[in-house]
Amino acid sequence: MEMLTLSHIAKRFGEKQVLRDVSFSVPEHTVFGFVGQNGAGKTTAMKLILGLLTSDSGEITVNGMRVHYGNTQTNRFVGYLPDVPEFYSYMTPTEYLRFCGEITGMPSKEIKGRCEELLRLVGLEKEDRRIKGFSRGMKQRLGIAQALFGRPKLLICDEPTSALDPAGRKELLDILVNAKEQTTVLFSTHILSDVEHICDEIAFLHDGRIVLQGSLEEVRKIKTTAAAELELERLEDSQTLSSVFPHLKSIGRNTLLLEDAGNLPDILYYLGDKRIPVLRIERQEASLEELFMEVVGK
Ligand SMILES: Nc1ncnc2c1ncn2[C@@H]1O[C@H](COP(=O)(O)OP(=O)(O)OP(=O)(O)O)[C@@H](O)[C@H]1O
Repeated sequence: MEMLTLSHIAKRFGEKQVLRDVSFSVPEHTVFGFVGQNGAGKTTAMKLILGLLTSDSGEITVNGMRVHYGNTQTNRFVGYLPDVPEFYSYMTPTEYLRFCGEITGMPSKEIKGRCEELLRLVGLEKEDRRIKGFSRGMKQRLGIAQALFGRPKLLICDEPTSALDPAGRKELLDILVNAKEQTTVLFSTHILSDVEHICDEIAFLHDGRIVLQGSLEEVRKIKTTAAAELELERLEDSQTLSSVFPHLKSIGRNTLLLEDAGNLPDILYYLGDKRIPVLRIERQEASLEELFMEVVGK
């Protein structure tokens, strides 16, 4: 089942048409990467999903229910981590989560168990310092715990990793992957390696439209040219080969890169004809960055 669908969403701010025609859907229990450059309109789309902005056209549903601008009922199913989460910094993480639980009207016995469970999930169970002493990564992790408090069916995170160092990013990405057992995760980012590490599906937003969408496997098939690496046994052979085929690039002592693997048959024929020993021929998977550049025509 689809946990979230956006159909033909358009949104303009004054003269600026931010979203032109955005459609995508997020299947249940997946980690979905919502990718776009700075200013592409990711936060705007998230605010529309949360009913915090009104769209000019189109329809959004969460868990099968239509989102309405204002106090939308669909937010009962949604947890949200904004790009810069705010806390009462004089509280400890336990005090803060307990406070969140009290606001929701959860019985206090249940609150205690839920706080412990969530602090374990985000690796803050032993942390009794006040939030004001927390690193950015710790604040993001606490923000995820807070967003998951009400057992949402959909967790929306706005650029959760963009301000973190590599270790903090890894911790956060691991938490998002673990969270998909209990919820569906939509997270926005412009860091393509994060997407490659954890996403089941992705959508690329560019120029107000989704220009690429699907599982990583599906989107990788879109790249029209694939590269191949060729490792030869002898250095002199690799030098000869690159003089005969000038489009081969040397990327190591005996290793050559062929940017368009479509030219491989000619090279293989030459290698066989000259009886040149080969150690390795490997087709390379396109990186998401290459795919994105190809799709947006850069
Ligand atoms: N309330 C608003 N009024 C006018 N323009 C806005 C408003 N909100 C966003 N914008 C503009 O819409 C565009 C998209 O902004 P948005 O914050 O959605 O992008 P984003 O993809 O989340 O980017 P970033 O990664 O930089 O946060 C930007 O040009 C921004 O200046």
